[in-house]
Amino acid sequence: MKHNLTTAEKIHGSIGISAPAIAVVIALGISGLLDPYLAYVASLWVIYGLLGMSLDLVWGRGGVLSLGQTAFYGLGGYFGSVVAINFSDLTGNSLIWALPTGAVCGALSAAVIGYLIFYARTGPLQTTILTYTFTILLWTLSQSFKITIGEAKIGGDNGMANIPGMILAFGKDAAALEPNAMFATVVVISAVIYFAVRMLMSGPFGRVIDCIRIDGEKTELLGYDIRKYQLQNFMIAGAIAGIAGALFAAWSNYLNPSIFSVQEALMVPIYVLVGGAGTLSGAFIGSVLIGGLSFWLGGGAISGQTTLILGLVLIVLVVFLKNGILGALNSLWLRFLPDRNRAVNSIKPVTIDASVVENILADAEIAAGPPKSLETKNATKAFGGVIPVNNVSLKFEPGLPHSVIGPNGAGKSSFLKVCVGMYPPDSGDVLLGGENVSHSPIFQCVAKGLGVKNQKPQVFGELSIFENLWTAAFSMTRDKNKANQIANQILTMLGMHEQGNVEASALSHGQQQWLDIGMVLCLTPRTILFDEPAAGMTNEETRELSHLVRILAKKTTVLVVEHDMEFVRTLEGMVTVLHQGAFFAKGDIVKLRADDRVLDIYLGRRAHVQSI
Ligand SMILES: Nc1ncnc2c1ncn2[C@@H]1O[C@H](COP(=O)(O)OP(=O)(O)OP(=O)(O)O)[C@@H](O)[C@H]1O
Repeated sequence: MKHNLTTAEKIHGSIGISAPAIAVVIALGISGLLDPYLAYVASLWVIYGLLGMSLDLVWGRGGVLSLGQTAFYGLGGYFGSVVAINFSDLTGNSLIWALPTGAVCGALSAAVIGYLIFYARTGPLQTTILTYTFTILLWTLSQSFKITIGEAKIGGDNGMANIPGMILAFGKDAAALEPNAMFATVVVISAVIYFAVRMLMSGPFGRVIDCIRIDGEKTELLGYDIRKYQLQNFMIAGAIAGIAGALFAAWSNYLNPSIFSVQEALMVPIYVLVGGAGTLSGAFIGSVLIGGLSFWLGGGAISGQTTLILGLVLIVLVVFLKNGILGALNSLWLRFLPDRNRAVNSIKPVTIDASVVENILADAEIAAGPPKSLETKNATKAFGGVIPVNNVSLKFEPGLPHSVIGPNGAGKSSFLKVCVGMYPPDSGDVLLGGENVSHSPIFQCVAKGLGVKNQKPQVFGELSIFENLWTAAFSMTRDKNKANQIANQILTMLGMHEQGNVEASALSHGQQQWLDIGMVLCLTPRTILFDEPAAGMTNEETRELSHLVRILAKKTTVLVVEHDMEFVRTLEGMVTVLHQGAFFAKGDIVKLRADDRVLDIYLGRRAHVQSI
């Protein structure tokens, strides 16, 4: 998914994977040498690191601050222990019962909470409050919850005792691991989970989760079912928290409701912040650092001041290292690498090569079928007293570009949003290729062949230009190599082949417009909607854009919402005028220019008319 990396960048990338591997080898190497008590305590730091990493998945990567990770952790711990208490005797080994149960329990409880959060589209603050409330609810309930399940006794405030320790061996004589072996086991389990998660998050799944964090709406406009991805990510994180909970229960042989407490819940984001959000391994650094520091302070090095000093250290770390320890190290390292965004200065002007676009269109036709018409039948959308789309019936077909014009506030953008599914119509229908998509979610409309570019350029600023294009292409092909091929083709057409690794945020407004248009083309759409695509472009760029739209319109349905009359004129297509949300007139631009009624509503006075 990376585009022509330099050697220095390759080394930088490989440190990201080799450093955690070295840390694991060192941890295993010293596991037998540690003082048993330190090994016992350090096992807990690693378990907390695993819990922190689960939060980093949903927060650092997914952009959702959940205070519910300890809820999934606690539930995983309780249920994993109930199963382990009842079934460990059958096998000797306790972990094969506790860990899968903890994972399933964490994932299922995360599925319930995640469904509420993502499918009800709660905002970020509500999400944090909801997850926090869920944890507090469990804390309260668990204090008076008493039940006996087989041999397991959940005793409310008194907790649950007799939880089997970490037993790896099988058979009747299998015994719980000693602290040093327990530390090594926890390290191995956490490392396996960490590297598996890392692999997942460095592939397409992680890329989509990153895109959702940066701009959820755009990710959906690329055809990704963002709620499904968010829910899956939340469930994976819930499963990991559940495993961490089951490990914790086996570590302590005892659980009580304090596992759901506020203090526990608030420590997890601190591990992530200290280590570096979004890094996955940062949570382990945070938990080991905080755990190690409190161990050292509590051990009498600076007696009496432990909490105060720990608190101060945390404040200093969080305030001065905004991106955490790993984030700071990464920034330091990047200073020694050549600035990859410098190449932005040598981007060539876009030159549309008709034969390249025609090839792309021919490939698109093979992959995605013939172009599709777009039709609205009596479509209406109101916001209170404002009716930006009022009983509009229009049909757009391939052959010539279609433009929708009208004065400010005429409802052009709203009409486009109704067509895309961003504003589901209150009444009337939207048909794509004859199929009713009035109430289809945006991602489904895109999957059915709609490509949309909104008024403001929407690019994923933290990703490279190539990654932006690749993500769009992958949405349709679901094939990494094919996506590479399409993204490279469009990259070259945009004159950005040498700049594939430049971050999209480094591009100028006009260049971002082009990148956004390129992303739409990567979707191989059968119907294209552009909202003011020429905004922010130079005259030369606008000319190339007009050229592109005319070529596209021969083989696809293209609808352009525009303010710029000169640009509309160059498109040489059909023009529809909207006024106060309703259809007003239709024809070619020459005819409309001669229509006094249009000029009156569009320009207000005739003096202006002659100037266009
Ligand atoms: N989500 C919304 N909630 C409330 N009112 C809205 C919403 N979206 C659009 N409107 C209103 O609908 C009317 C039409 O807006 P719209 O942006 O569609 O017009 P436009 O023709 O695209 O205007 P412009 O050329 O200035 O972009 C405006 O009065 C706007 O305030």
